[in-house]
This record gives sequence, structure tokens and C-alpha cells, in this order.
Amino acid sequence: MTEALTGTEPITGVTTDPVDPRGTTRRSTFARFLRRPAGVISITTLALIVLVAVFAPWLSPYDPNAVDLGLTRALPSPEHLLGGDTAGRDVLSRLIWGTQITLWGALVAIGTAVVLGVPTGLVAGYTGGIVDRIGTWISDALQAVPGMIILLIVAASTRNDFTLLMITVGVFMAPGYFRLTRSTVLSVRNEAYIDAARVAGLSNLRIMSRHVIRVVFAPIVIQTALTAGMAMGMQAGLQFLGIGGGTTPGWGAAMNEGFKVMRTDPLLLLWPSVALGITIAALAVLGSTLADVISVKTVTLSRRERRRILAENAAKKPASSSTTGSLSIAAVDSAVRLENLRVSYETDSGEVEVVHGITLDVAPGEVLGIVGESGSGKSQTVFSMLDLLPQSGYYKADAIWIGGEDVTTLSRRERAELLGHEIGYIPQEPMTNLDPSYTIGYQMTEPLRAVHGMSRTEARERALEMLDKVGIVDPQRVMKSYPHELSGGMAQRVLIAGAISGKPSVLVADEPTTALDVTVQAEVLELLRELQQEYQMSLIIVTHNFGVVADICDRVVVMRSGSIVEIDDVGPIFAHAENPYTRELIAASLDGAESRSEIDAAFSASAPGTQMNGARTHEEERA
Ligand SMILES: Nc1ncnc2c1ncn2[C@@H]1O[C@H](COP(=O)(O)OP(=O)(O)OP(=O)(O)O)[C@@H](O)[C@H]1O
Repeated sequence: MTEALTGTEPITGVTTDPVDPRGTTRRSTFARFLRRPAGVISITTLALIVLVAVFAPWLSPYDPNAVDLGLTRALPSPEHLLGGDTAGRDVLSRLIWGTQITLWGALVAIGTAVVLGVPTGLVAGYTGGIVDRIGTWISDALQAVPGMIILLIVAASTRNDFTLLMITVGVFMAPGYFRLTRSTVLSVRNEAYIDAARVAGLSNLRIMSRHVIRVVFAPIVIQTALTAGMAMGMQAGLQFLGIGGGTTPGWGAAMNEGFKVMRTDPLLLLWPSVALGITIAALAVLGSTLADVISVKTVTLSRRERRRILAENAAKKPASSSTTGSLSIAAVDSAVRLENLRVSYETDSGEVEVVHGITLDVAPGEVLGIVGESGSGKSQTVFSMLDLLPQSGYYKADAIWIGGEDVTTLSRRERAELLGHEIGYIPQEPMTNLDPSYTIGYQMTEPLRAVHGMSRTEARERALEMLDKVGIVDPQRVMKSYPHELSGGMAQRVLIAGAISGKPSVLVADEPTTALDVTVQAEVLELLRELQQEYQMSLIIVTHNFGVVADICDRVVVMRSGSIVEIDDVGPIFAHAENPYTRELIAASLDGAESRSEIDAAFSASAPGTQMNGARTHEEERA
């Protein structure tokens, strides 16, 4: 469907089906579900059962509690299709009304479990730390409580109130939802698109309710199908024991009555057992088919793998107390300034410092390159600046100035708000930084409305203007598209448009071209340079490539193993770098690798209508 489009080509033949978090369309998920006989049978059966419950007053041939002594223990007949029970009541009518009360009981229990378990699991998984520990502790404690004893106490103290009993059942089911939600959230909490939403200044509540909840949705639906059956089983069990039955003709109560006369009138036990068995089986089949179709998978690093990575890190550089780097202007005049920044990670083998006290600043309108080999600490530096370090990481700094304010003195919320206004962030991987569940239009307008207070129309106009600015040929159409319908180059342009749409004073680009092919890299760099000049933003560009530095930067910070080894203007660095490591990096970037001019030449040759660096003009794209 989607061809390998470059960022400048119009989208052709795209569909706009909403997608689930795994990138498949909702329609196709439902279609795949319906293609399975088990799916069709289970959903049809459940639909019929629900219809019977809803239309019980009309379907029931008699009053379920009306007594006709002539009907006592009567066998099935044309007037009473399932016969009469021991008190002379119509069995079919009681079974039909029983459907209603049984489903209602399951609904109350599941509703309670979902309301208690899902939001708490969401908050615990997303927030982590003490909130997570308290939530997990309560969940574990609840599971250790003997549920049956509590149910007996509730039954005794509420005179067998059926609804209250089912709420209590729901409370005991809530830990299942809590654990499922928490673990699902943990698996996506550090996804790049969640980080991107944080940097855009969206509140935690908004991120949780819009972006994280979507991932939780599918497993919760599956869990609900399975636990609804369990809730019904428990309800029937309670009524079978005479708890919570009362005069309510639930299936469990009917089974209780049938059990007493099982030897003489086995049919009285058979009918409610069959009804309950079919419903629970249909729910179980529905749940497992859904699980199969959606196949929820989370990828986690094995413990051994984690240990290996952390040990490697620890071996790379011992913690040091020295500070590296330098400053060029006063703190209040700088666009960004880091003073003695240290980043550490908590690991099994203790604390590992990965950035060892670095100091640097960026002037308004300046383009600063942060260069270094992989693992040198470039991203950790940027993440500290953007408050994006993962849970196990933390930083210490004498100060971090952004827009003339020391953000280390601000609350998390104030800082997020400041970041949303002052900094635009362009991440490494364009695709993973877009939420697959939402259209580009929604993702672009959301921060503009939530953070910058624009109306829907203003936000839409700004988003269209920015998409146009970054060279997207058909912005209207792209706004309606989902991330999987874009090529990598287009996705990166969309992210650039999103990053500049709030008109930030600083743009941070973390290896913005590594995930793109060579020709698209050239276009994106050219675009960044144009935008930086047009908006007079400061640009911090993280890269391992001195070709990019030569092309776009005013000044360069060279990092190695978490320290700064050299800071200088680009000219002097290329002419006479002082540090041998810098010289090595320059040589490695230019030696053998395609230099910028080679890339440009190659691109110009392959696409005659292109400017220097391979970026086509907007007019040419339109043509
Ligand atoms: N979650 C983590 N736990 C422990 N150490 C980490 C973690 N994330 C990163 N590190 C370590 O921090 C160091 C610096 O990593 P960083 O991501 O900043 O490197 P980088 O220079 O940006 O490299 P790259 O260009 O490959 O992204 C590395 O040694 C890395 O292994």
C-alpha cells in the first residue's frame, strides 16, 4: 500500500483506517476475528444471551415468581416448555429472568474491578517510584485476603444484598486488572512517542488518558471477556451456597434449587447449569480468540542481557569528580546552559555514572553540534536537558538554564510547561516517535491546543502551515494519515513540523538523520538549516558525523566516554583540533565515508531538479 515515498512525494493510495498500537487496522482486526469460526460462534452466542437479558420482560411467557401448584415439578409441555419447579413456577420464565440478573451481577463485578484496577495500574505503571510500590503492595495485600470470608461478612451485614456482594467480588478481581494494566504501561512508558509527548509539554494526565490508555485497551478487553465468565461462576457459586440469592431468580439460585431435588427431578439442575456453562464457555472462547487475533506481545530485555549491558557501561569509565567543558555567555543570556551535569544509572551492581560533570551553553540563534562516538553520552546529555531520563537514571547539575531560567529550581509541572514552550525536540527514530493510534493531524494539533491554548481551528491552521513549511506536498491529506502511511523521510518532516509548530526558541535534534537514507538525510539537514535561519532558533544537533557538523554548526562540543574533550568554533576545530580524539573523529567521518559534498553531488546527479544538498524546492515538488 505505502510505497517507499520520500518526504517530498505526495501520498498516493493511502487508506485512513484507524490503527491499533501494533499498526494493524481496526477493521482488519475485526475482520480477522470474524474469519474465525470460534469468534463468530462465541460472539453470536453472547449477543443472543444479551438480547434475552434485555428483552426478558417480553420474552418471558409467565411471571417468574407466579406460583401454580398444578405446575409443581411438571415435566416439559407445550405450555411450559421447560416444565415447572418445586414451588410450581415456570422454569423457562425463571431462566430468562435469570439471564438478566446473572449478566447484571457479572457487569457490576467487572465494572468495579475495571474502575478500581485500570486507573490505579495506569498511574502506578506510568508514575513508578513510591506510587507504584504502594499500588503493588495494596494489590498484593488484597490478593492475600480470604475473599470468601469477606463475602460471607458482607452478605450477613447487608442482608444478602446482591449488588453489594457483586461489588465485593469486583474488589477482589481488581488486582488482576491492576497488574495487567501496570505491566502493559511499563512496557510502553519509555516508548519514544511518549517521550515526545512529554517534551511537547503535554500533562501526565493527558499522556495517560490519550496515549498510554490505547495500548492498555486490547489486553483489558481480553481480560474482561475471561473474567466475566469467572464473575458469573463466582456469582453462581455464591447463590448455590445460598448467599446473595434471595428471591432473585439468578441461574445460581436455580441451580441451588435444582441440586436439592437432583435425584428426583434432574432437569431442574440441568437447565441453569447448561445456561451458565454455555455463557462461560462463550466468554472464554471470545477472550482467547481475541487474544489470538490481537496477539498482544511485549518485548522486554532479559535480566542477563541487562546485566551484560550495565557491566559494559560500568567498565567503560569509572566515576570521576572533574568537570569538563566551558561557557561562552552569561546564564540569563543563554538559550540553554548546563553546569556540571552528571548523569547516573542505578544498576544491580550499584550506581554507574555515564556523564561525568559537563558544562556547556548555547547562545540564542547559535547552532551547536554535540559530537562523539556511540555511547559517549550525547543522548544522556540531551535527555537530562529535556527531563527525559528513564526511571533508573537521574542527573545532578549545579544548574540547567533554559530560556534564562534555572529549571532545576522549578517543579516538574512548571518545567514541563517551560519545555513545551521553549524547546522543540526532533528525535532519532521518526516512526517510533509518532503514536500509531492517532492521525498526524491529531498529533500535531494536540500540543498546540493543550499547551499553547489554541482553538481547534487555529491549531489546525498552524499545523497545516508547518507541514507546508517543511515541504509536505499535500498537508491536508497528511493530516488525515496515520504514521504507518508515511515514509521515514515524511515522518521526520512531520516531526520537524511538530517540533517547530510551537515556535520554540531552541530546537534539539538528536541524530535526526540516522534512521533515513542518504538522500533524505541531505534534505532534512537542509530543511533544519533553513528553519533555524528563518526562525532564528538555537539549534542543538546531536550527531556522530563531522560531515553534519561542517555543514550546519557554528560551534561544536566533542564528547568521549561521558566527558567533554573539546569545545570550539567549527572553523578552528577543522583547521587545528587540539584533542587527538577530535582529530580521529574528523578523520573517521571524512575518510572513506561519503562527505557532504559527495552526497550532494550524488543526489544532484540522480535528481536534476534539486538544489544543493539534494533538497528539492517546494515549488518543484508541487510541479
Ligand atoms: N538505561 C540505561 N542504563 C544504564 N546505562 C545506560 C542507560 N542508557 C544509556 N546508558 C549508558 O549511558 C552511556 C551514554 O549513552 P548515550 O545514549 O548518551 O550515548 P550516545 O553518545 O547518545 O550514543 P548513541 O549515538 O549510540 O545514541 C552509554 O554507555 C550507555 O550504555
